[in-house]
Amino acid sequence: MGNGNGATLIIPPQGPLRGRVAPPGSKSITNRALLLAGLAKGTSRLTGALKSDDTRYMAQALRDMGVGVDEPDDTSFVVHGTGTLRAPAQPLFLGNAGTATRFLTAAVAAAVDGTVVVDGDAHMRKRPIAPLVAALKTLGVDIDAPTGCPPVTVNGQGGYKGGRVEIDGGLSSQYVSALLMMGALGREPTDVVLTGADIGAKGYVDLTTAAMAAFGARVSHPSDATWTVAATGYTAADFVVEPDASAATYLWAAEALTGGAIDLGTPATAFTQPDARAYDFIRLFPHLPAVIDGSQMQDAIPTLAVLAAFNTTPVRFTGITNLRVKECDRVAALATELSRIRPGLGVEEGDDLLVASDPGLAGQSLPTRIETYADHRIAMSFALAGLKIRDIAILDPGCVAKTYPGYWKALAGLGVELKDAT
Ligand SMILES: O=C(O)C1=C[C@@H](OP(=O)(O)O)[C@@H](O)[C@H](O)C1
Ligand SMILES: C=C(OP(=O)(O)O)C(=O)O
Repeated sequence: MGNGNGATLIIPPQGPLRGRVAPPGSKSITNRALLLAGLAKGTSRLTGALKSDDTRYMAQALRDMGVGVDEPDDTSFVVHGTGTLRAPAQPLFLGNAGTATRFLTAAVAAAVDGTVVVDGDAHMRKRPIAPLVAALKTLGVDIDAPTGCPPVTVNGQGGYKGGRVEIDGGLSSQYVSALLMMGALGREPTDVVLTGADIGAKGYVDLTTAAMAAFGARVSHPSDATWTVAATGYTAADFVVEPDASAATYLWAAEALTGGAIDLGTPATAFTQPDARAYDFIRLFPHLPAVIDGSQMQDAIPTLAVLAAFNTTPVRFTGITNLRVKECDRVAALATELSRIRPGLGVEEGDDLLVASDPGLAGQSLPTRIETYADHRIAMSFALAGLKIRDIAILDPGCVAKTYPGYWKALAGLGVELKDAT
């Protein structure tokens, strides 16, 4: 049976998982570096980069706008920018890549002279972009997104003035990052001002300003809610992408769940990405705290939620409202799929997720086919349950290609037996 895209059955390993697995390059950093290199004049070399659906969509969009993007090997991009982007002949198709979609919407508004349609797949067409569109309008950009989600039509004027722009980053920090990266392309400085009390994970904005600095931008951060971006444009650079911290969370959790020792080649403290915070929780397993605030490590919540199922005491996840507008509604997906394993294991309470926790799950046979909703993180996190519970099958296992195409190979390399269960 299955959903037409196959299924993978995970056979729980007999003992601890041991070995060496390096996570791939960071999706977030690769897509920032690709864009900034594409906006710079000259040749930039990105190494340690991620090659996955999300980064291929970004690279292809840049090519469609006249940027040369070569791929000399599996982890490098060589980007030949001209300092401007050409109007593409077709809509930019960006799949379900939130970073590419949000970042390019703002960038094309400043860099393209002509019309650009920014579009994605059926999932992306349900992910909100209205706050970013409204903010760009206040900067004088001619832009429209009739549904509040992609497709977005941008009529670029071949540049933009700069100025002050307000943005609410509550639904997505990517709106803030998009405006910041656009900011360096103004004729005058740009002030990006946060409205609203919350921003998703602020650490992503720090990643943005760090990448911008590497490509010659000057950003100051005079208050918690304000950034000023100088009108410098971007300078080509050689750039090393750090490994993906969100991908690392699955390996850390696999190590914790099996009592193993997995060498990622990078210590947890060396990551600059928000999800590295999850390590401080994973190392407490099986004594995770009663409440975990997920607001500053959102993409790690599926990992932590599945781990919590095997914890000694229940765990409540708070601060995760915006997980509802990711690749799928992750709060609902986690509750539904945990409860598919054992009724009541995951419960939605408002926007919180309560994981009932049951160390006795380990070693049981609980035949379950996990729906993954085209969401790589649901597939990768529930595979962890399969390390402890017999007869867990993951539907549509290929969806991991969004950010970690080598995931199943990595598990197999650690000795996990996988079987086709289509
Ligand atoms: O800026 C980024 O690279 C990202 C920001 C986060 O999204 P939101 O800002 O939409 O919460 C995160 O979930 C996403 O995977 C990557
Ligand atoms: C939310 C995610 O991706 P994006 O927003 O970049 O599509 C993710 O990778 O978990």
